[in-house]
Amino acid sequence: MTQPTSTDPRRIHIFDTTLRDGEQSPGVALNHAQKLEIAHQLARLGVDVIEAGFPITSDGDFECVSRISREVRGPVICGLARTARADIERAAKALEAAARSRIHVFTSASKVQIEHMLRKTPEQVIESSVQAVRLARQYTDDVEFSGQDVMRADFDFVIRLYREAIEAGATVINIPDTVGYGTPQEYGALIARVRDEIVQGRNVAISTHCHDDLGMATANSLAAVENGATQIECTVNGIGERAGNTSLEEVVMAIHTRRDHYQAQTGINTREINRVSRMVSRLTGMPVQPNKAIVGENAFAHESGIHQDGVLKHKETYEIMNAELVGREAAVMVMGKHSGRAAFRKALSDLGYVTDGQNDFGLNDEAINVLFTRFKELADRKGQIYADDLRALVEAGAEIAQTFHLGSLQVLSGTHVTPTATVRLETPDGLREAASTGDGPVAAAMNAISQATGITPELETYRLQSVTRGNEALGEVSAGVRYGGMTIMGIGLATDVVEASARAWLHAINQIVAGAGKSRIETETTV
Ligand SMILES: CC(=O)SCCNC(=O)CCNC(=O)[C@H](O)C(C)(C)COP(=O)(O)OP(=O)(O)OC[C@H]1O[C@@H](n2cnc3c(N)ncnc32)[C@H](O)[C@@H]1OP(=O)(O)O
Ligand SMILES: CC(C)C(=O)C(=O)O
Ligand SMILES: [Mg+2]
Repeated sequence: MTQPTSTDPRRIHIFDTTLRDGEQSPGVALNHAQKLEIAHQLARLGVDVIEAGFPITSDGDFECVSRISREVRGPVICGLARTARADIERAAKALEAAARSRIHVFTSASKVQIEHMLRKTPEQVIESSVQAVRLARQYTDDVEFSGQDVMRADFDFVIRLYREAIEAGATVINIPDTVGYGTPQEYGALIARVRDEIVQGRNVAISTHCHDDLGMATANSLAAVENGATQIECTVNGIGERAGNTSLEEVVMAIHTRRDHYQAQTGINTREINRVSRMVSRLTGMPVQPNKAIVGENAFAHESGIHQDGVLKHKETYEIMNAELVGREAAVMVMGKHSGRAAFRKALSDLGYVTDGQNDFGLNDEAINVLFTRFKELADRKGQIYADDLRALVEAGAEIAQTFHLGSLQVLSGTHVTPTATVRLETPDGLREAASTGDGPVAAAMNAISQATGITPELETYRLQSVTRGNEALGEVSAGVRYGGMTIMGIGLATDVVEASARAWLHAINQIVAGAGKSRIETETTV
């Protein structure tokens, strides 16, 4: 076996407690099958330890830990226990079938918890902890010891408590900031003190267990790593009691991405991260916030033009890790009101509309500029623009050659008024305005446009469909009109159906004016 050298990165063990502390999230209760499914995925992910449950809690939890012990291979399987004999014996029984087992004994370290919750003296806490660790060691060589709430405890007491636990046989000492109170500097300093005063020279691992009440769980865990911790306790998606625990994906990717800084590595197969995140979210019913680091919907998405342009030119301008590294698809460009021309052109190219500047759709630079203006108008109203929106924009693109542009449209309609529309059209010769009534708002808009342009085709067919997703979905109107012996199809798109109809009508009129562009005209068939 090769011996590690002083320059080898330190190995940080990942202790996953999604099934124990994660399940303590309000409203979450996983059944056996669900826990087993997650445990198998955690093993594929490569975690070092799975805290499978707290066996004294219920027969169900006991059964579940037993089943995971029997069926999941790879990680150490751990069960939680208070310092009570019954808890330790129950945990030991549940872990019997595990290839490698750990009993995790915990007490309280802070004055407030010792006095008011345990109702013991500090000396009694030390005594019961020592007894508990010794008892646990009768069942397994791997015993972890925790004193809850260390960051609000007297640090001299913490040192005494953990020293006694080590003497009693604890092989891992876990330093829980149970209520997420510590700052990275304070927590890091305590870990350094534990390392220097009681762990140095012994075969005992220091572990971190942080909660996110002040949003500092990840920073605190990493500060612990900088100061000698070699195990991080964490949960997938950071779920857990109150504001949750340190999130697994964040610490793993921080250590991976900043290995230059931490000089450390985990055994995690990072490509499984996204899968386990989605699984835990689905089974617990806890959605992941879109801006959540690593696993949030937006974590690898770029929306603003300057960022998109940078990423298209060179990914590293705005990306510190590859999406593929955590099992996600390559970073996506979200098209919206902040997007610029570079991303717009790339999106059209991905959809096959632009190849080297020009293709069958005739999208040269000028055409793209016209479409880009329409895209911005649409994005202002609709927010996110999907691929279908872009397709629809391009396919209604005969507006590119339009003589008449819709400047504005105002429609008055209701149950007791005659529908009336006023349009303002921009033309190469200046503005044209007209107002008209109709049977409904759509007819009024079409009549007003006909008046302004002086062209009144006959409406033959009219079809309205929603072409995109979202609350403000785009409506596409196809208006088949007859004029001068020809049938012409006008297409209009807008989030408002009256506006989409007006645009379709105007689109048809523009084709008539332009001499009826071939691609959108079907000549009359003679029977
Ligand atoms: C920080 C953490 O995440 S700790 C883990 C928290 N997880 C859970 O509590 C989930 C599972 N818990 C349960 O199902 C129940 O609380 C049980 C089965 C453990 C205990 O249930 P009950 O016997 O009804 O006790 P209850 O929950 O009301 O109170 C907890 C008792 O444990 C004691 N206790 C708390 N921590 C410890 C400890 N580390 N060691 C010994 N006793 C402890 C309390 O002092 C209290 O004792 P008391 O009843 O003599 O006052
Ligand atoms: C059981 C212990 C380690 C715990 O979850 C905490 O203190 O937060
Ligand atoms: Mg906890």
